[in-house]
Amino acid sequence: MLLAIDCGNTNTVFSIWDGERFIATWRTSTEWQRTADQYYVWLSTLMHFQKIDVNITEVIVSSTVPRVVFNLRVFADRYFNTRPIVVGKEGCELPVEVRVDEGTAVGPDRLVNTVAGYNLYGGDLIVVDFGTATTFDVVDTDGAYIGGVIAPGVNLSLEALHQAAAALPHVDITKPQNVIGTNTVACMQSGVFWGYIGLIKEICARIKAEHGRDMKVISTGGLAPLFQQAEALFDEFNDDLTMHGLVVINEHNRKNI
Ligand SMILES: Nc1ncnc2c1ncn2[C@@H]1O[C@H](COP(=O)(O)OP(=O)(O)O)[C@@H](O)[C@H]1O
Ligand SMILES: CC(C)(COP(=O)(O)O)[C@@H](O)C(=O)NCCC(=O)O
Ligand SMILES: [K+]
Repeated sequence: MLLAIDCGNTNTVFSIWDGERFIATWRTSTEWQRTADQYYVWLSTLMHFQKIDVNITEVIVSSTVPRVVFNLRVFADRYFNTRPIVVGKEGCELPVEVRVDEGTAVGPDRLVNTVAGYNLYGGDLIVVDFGTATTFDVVDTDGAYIGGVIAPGVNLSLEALHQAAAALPHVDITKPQNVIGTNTVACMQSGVFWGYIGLIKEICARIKAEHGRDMKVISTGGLAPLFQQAEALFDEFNDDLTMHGLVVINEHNRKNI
């Protein structure tokens, strides 16, 4: 069975794939100091609690945080006796091309999203991923990753206001009733929420114009439905997109071995 690990700058998600579906998914905060033994204590406790008694034989990792990879490699080796595939590292082939400036280290999450998007929806895509940063990944007709956009994440934007301005509180994102806020919190939520609606619309329109072909817009990440509530911005929402991409890349590489 496959353990797929998607490590973002804020959270790390572990999913077990039984060959047909994900039988369990768990999330922990990303901390590069966490050791292989700590991962195992955490994971085995949750598996035991949910009565998931499976034999993990393959591990695949995508990490936007380079420092966590070492301990995840030790974790796979020590507890599952397997060498993990690490996206973007030696020994991991992608089923799609990457056409960007030479020397560019594309975030592995973006490559995984590209593979998943192409596999599920075909070419000519914009994949919007709401994470610590909001990324727009452009997938060409043949499935190649050809670049995109990196914007500050929704929570990061709100947090930046709070950090930089003494009188601005910590605020959670929500869809405000009105654009004109009548208190500080509503003003901040309006700025980020409606500003983000504008950002998504403008960036997608400009990508489509630059690409010169019809494109589907696919969204992933917990905050996508919140924005979709206000306007039809995305053609599809898929919360498991990154995990699906990890499964596809794992199969591609295991076949090649
Ligand atoms: N459904 C949701 N509602 C509100 N906030 C969310 C939701 N899903 C994720 N977040 C927040 O969005 C931010 C990015 O989270 P995550 O997608 O885990 O990022 P990353 O992949 O970069 O680690 C975090 O601050 C997280 O708490
Ligand atoms: C843009 C990102 C920080 C997004 O990471 P996330 O929000 O998923 O934690 C990550 O994809 C990254 O570090 N990229 C490297 C630069 C690039 O993709 O061009
Ligand atoms: K992201």
